Amino acid sequence: MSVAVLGAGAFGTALAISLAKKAPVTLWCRSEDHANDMRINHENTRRLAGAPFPDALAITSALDDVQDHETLLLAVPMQQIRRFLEENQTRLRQARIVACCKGIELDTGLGPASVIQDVLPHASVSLLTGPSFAADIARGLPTALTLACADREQGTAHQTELSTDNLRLYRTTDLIGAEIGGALKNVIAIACGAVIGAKLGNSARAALMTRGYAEMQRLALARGAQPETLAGLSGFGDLALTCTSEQSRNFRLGLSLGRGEEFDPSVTVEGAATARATAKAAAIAGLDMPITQTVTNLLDRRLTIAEAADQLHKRPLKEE
Ligand SMILES: NC(=O)C1=CN([C@@H]2O[C@H](COP(=O)(O)OP(=O)(O)OC[C@H]3O[C@@H](n4cnc5c(N)ncnc54)[C@H](O)[C@@H]3O)[C@@H](O)[C@H]2O)C=CC1
Ligand SMILES: O=C(CO)COP(=O)(O)O
Repeated sequence: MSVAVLGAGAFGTALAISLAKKAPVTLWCRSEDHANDMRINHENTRRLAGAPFPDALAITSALDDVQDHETLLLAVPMQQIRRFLEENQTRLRQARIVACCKGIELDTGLGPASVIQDVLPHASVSLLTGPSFAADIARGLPTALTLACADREQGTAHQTELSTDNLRLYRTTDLIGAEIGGALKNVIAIACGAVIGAKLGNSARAALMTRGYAEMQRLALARGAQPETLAGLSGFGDLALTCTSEQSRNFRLGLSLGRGEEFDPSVTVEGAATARATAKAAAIAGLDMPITQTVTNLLDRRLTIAEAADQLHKRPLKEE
């Protein structure tokens, strides 16, 4: 096995640390300055401080060093992946890529695996997703994830290759379901953070999680996903984690909205662009996704929290 991780953010670094306890791994980042920093400190102080690197973790900023690895884990934020792939198309044309990001692309409404397929039609594409905080993985805490790959044989190979002492991978062939679950749970987490920040209570949060799950299913089923995928780690599992923990950046953005505080714009919060992309895609497809739409209205300051809660609460009564 030879695995390289592309993107030295918190998640890419955590995966590289876990995998390097089993076999040599190369972690690529785009800046030589950052690479040097990590080589000197044996740690990614910029994104995942306090998580020391195992000896078998090599660092590089040269893509030539990683293009011949058997498997490439792509851990770059969602809205950046198309440009990254286009810039490196020649090197990655036939690669085996496992997307490790969560989101929906603003311009196209596509998830990460679909964007890779779009840019690199000859690449093998899988998705690693599910409830997991980078800091937990790096500390060696037990974590269960979903490995989605349309090709069952390839999916099984990745499942074996990427399972470690603390990462237990389950397999599915339903890429679309896994993409949508991982993307939309972040939107619902923003909404949940907002109700907690505004002190609207845990009952309101439970209502948003449940009705948010209904929205996740609505979009996923319209795109051909299997309902059981949404009930799994990549859907329900990640929704439960992200909507209930202040470790989540999406939840924390929501908290700030609810409290009327500013939020650091440099923090990676995938749910913001994903809410806008999904609201647009849902409008085109004629799907009713009121929580997603409300999150975009909150983010764009078209509604106050009180107005948003009122608007959702006073929608026409319906069957569950
Ligand atoms: N942090 C976490 O706990 C988890 C994150 N994820 C997902 O992983 C993805 C990445 O998130 P994080 O690692 O947390 O973000 P992060 O904010 O810690 O790091 C993002 C990294 O991407 C790099 N980057 C940005 N644009 C790039 C480009 N064009 N080319 C190359 N590198 C680029 C940045 O330099 C930075 O190192 C997101 O989609 C996130 O949803 C998934 C599960 C857990
Ligand atoms: O995806 C995650 C947990 O599964 C990480 O959540 P945040 O991106 O909100 O921090």
